[in-house]
Amino acid sequence: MSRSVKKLTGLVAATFTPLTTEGEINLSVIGPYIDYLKEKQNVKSVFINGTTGEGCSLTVDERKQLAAAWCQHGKGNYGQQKCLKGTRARHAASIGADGIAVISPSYFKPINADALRLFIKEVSAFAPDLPMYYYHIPSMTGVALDAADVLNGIEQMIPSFQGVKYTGTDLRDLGQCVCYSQSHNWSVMFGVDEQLLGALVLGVHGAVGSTYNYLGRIVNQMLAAFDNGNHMQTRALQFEFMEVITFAKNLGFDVSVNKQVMSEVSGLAMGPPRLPLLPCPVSKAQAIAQKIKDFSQGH
Ligand SMILES: CC(=O)N[C@@H]([C@@H](O)[C@H](O)[C@H](O)CO)[C@@H](O)CC(=O)C(=O)O
Repeated sequence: MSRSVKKLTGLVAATFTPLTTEGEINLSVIGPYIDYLKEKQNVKSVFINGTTGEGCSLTVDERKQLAAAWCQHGKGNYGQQKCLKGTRARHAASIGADGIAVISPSYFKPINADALRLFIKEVSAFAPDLPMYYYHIPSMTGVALDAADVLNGIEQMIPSFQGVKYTGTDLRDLGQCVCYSQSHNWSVMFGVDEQLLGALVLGVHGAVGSTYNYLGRIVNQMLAAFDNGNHMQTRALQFEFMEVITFAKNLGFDVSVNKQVMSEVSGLAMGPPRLPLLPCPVSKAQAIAQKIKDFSQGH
């Protein structure tokens, strides 16, 4: 790589995509959104156009506009900013994103790790200097190849490779990713927020998730407690966090509900989701938001 790369660590908010009530992207919310993350949640990195951001439901042009807006508003505010998912790598490099994450194709699926590595290599060739991460999310892609197999030898094919965003629950595979990444100084970022403590014990370097949009401040406390070796406090926070997510899941927590919850908690107008996601009844989101506020007030 031709530039030095700051290792990705800590909490990263997987951002929602603000839409107008008519369903168009609403770039005017991005500035206040960044202020909210920074000032209220102490979250300094973002991951955009991902699952939470309904990236797959946006047009290429919308994704580019969002990426440009986040990078334009975010630089100077954030020491470190992580943007984008998908195959628009060249555009990401041109707007100053700090990295890209690529999911597996999910219609024609790779039959093995070799095929997936070749695909990631092809994407990275459009932006060879931009840090590249593999985004492992089998629950959405339906591609359950071991991420550790995908990492194996990838540094020889992709010099800009920097790690994996691991949204899965297989701790054996996750542990092997961490182990393999050690010798390359890569980042392993965990993406199942309600199971973060298990991943921290295995040595992940940070986390990317939707709930850090409104629970970042508390999860940052949890990370500090973990770093200080205060296992009792870390566990107590994780248990409370799990209770909130379980409450939400019992009410049918999905990206649509989550988006409305973010509007209720932050006061920012995230707008409706895009079809096929259906708008969430406000009363449901308010019940979850109240639970989050109660949790937040206790800390
Ligand atoms: C499947 C899914 O959406 N997972 C979320 C989690 O943050 C998830 O919302 C959270 O753990 C609650 O279940 C993230 O991993 C997704 C993410 O980082 C993204 O938006 O790309």
